[in-house]
Amino acid sequence: MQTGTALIYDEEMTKYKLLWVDPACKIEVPERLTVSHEALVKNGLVDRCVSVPVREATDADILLVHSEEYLEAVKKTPFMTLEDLMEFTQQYGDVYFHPNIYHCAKLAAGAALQLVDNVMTGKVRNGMALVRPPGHHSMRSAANGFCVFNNVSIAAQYAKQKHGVERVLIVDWDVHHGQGVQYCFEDDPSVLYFSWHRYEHQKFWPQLRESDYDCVGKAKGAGFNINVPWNKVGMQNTDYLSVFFHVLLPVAYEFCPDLVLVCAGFDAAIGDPEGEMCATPDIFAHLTHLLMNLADGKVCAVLEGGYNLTSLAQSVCQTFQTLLGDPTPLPVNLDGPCQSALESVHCVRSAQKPYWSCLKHAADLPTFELSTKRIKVVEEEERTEKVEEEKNTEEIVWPDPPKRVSPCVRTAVVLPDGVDCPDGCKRFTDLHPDPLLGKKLENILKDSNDSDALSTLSSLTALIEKMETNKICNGLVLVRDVSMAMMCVVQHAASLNKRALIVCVANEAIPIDLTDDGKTIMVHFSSKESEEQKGKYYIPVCLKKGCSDTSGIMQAVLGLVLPLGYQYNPDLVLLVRMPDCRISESVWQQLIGILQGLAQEHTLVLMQENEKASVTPSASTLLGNPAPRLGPLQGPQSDDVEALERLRQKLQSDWTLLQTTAPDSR
Ligand SMILES: NCCCNCCCCCS
Ligand SMILES: [Zn+2]
Repeated sequence: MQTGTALIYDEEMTKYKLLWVDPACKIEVPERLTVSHEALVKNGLVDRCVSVPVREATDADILLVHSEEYLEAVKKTPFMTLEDLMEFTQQYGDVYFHPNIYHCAKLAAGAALQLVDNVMTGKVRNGMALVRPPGHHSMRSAANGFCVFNNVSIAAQYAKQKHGVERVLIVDWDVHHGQGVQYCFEDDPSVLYFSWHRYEHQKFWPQLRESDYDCVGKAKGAGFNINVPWNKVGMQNTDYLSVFFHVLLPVAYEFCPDLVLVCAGFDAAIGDPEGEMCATPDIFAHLTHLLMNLADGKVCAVLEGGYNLTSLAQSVCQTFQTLLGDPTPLPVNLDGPCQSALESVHCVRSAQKPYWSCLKHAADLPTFELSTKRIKVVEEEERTEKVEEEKNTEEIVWPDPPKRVSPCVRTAVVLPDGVDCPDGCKRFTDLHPDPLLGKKLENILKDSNDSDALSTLSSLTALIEKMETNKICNGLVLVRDVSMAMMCVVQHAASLNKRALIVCVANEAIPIDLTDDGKTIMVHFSSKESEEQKGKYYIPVCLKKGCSDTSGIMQAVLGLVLPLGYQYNPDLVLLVRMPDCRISESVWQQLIGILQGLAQEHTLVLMQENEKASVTPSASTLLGNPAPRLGPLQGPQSDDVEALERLRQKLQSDWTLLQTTAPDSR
């Protein structure tokens, strides 16, 4: 299994800067790269990465996206006088040239290509290139927004041409709309471009009508361009996650890319003068994690924006730590998305509805949107270029991101004799069994002197304690009686006063009574509608075709289990596979991989001892290897979707991150 995270950085790219006064460009400084790299060094992350050298993009590489006349024009800039450079710069917007910027722009694009080469040839699993000038605003024949060559667009074309990649997903989490990328691929169904961006109803730079949610791509590319406008500033972690759960991830899994490229701009983080958002740097640990089970883990991030040197450095470190496989930090105190974010999610989902089967049941455009569409056209004439006022975002403070320590044992296993311990795992037995355990579990144990049941259960409870004290990251346990073991875990977690999220895949009802204290939440996948109500912390997800229904499970995992799980914020995730369920191995692995974003990756997988064939694949994902791709997903069954929507309607007043539509409050 491929491992290794590439870091691509060269200090040569710090050797250009603004040589004259221009308030619009003064934030794009060389220190952006130096503080990022220094933070990686300070946190010991450089040594953990595979350092890959930059290279200059060739003319042929650059001409994959840009015109010859543009390239020829830029080629002249190294020999220009200061006056010539200023005059040359005038023809473009919000960008500056410098005698060395052409060289650096070739290195920035070449760095992205080096990253693609190393990931596609399997030298590394994933990686990030720290580059400047950024790229996502530059267009075929124009520099723009600090960008000279469109690094990520060139990388996407290069991946298709040189490595035969058929489907590329570009995730642009930068706070600006990468219009250059949109223009490059808007009629290309092999490249799915997703961007969120500060928009404020077209009042924010670059003030383009085509950045709005209804610009979905053209001709064959219709549906392969996704714009999520932020119409207010101050968006928080929960708003970003809401868009991943309810827009990006369902579509990304349906698209099933061979490669994921990230326009990794960190001006979407708190403190940035451009974005003026409130999402904290640790959010990028989660955004990165949520992409890492796509494309067999082939994720290439390329730096775009990020202008607050403190949040930029922290965000870069958070991203690298996740690429390296470190446990994600706890997603604390997530309330629901704000009204404006909810409206954007609602509008995007309805605009994309005709193109994606995972959205075919999405709500139609809210009525207020239909009426205001005309009003906005009227405002167009009134729109005036807002005067550049100094943003005093330098004073904004936020807590340091939490330490993310990898436990010395990543995956512990409790297996019956005769079942080999998978490579990389550590067999676990309880060295100090609790003599009173039989007593404590008598309500669960049918036969309290069943010694090997007792020894398995004592290993199980001891394993949970090792996870809670962060000595072990996650675990895999095979037992004879899965239901009994599950109840033992529930009882033990509650006795430790730990919150447990249980995701149980089965094919019929399971004998469990959840306490109503909210200590435990259970999501139960099955093929039968469970008649009796088992309290608000028991959530039955009914799939007509049962757990063999890949798209049904994925629809529920992405749109219900993830938002619920992130908002519940458990200390432990218990993944239970009942003997008779017919879940496919790769879906099971996706479930394990995706849910590791919760509880600092303290995931406990519980299966029946005859599931020997599933030990290695389950352990592989617990060890941090990407779950296998599921292939392009078909649409889920309509009645399953309707059942899921009824469930969402019922739960979303308690779990507001489940919302996907804005109440028609206008
Ligand atoms: N307040 C300065 C206006 C800057 N406008 C261009 C921003 C380009 C960002 C590239 S990520
Ligand atoms: Zn930006």
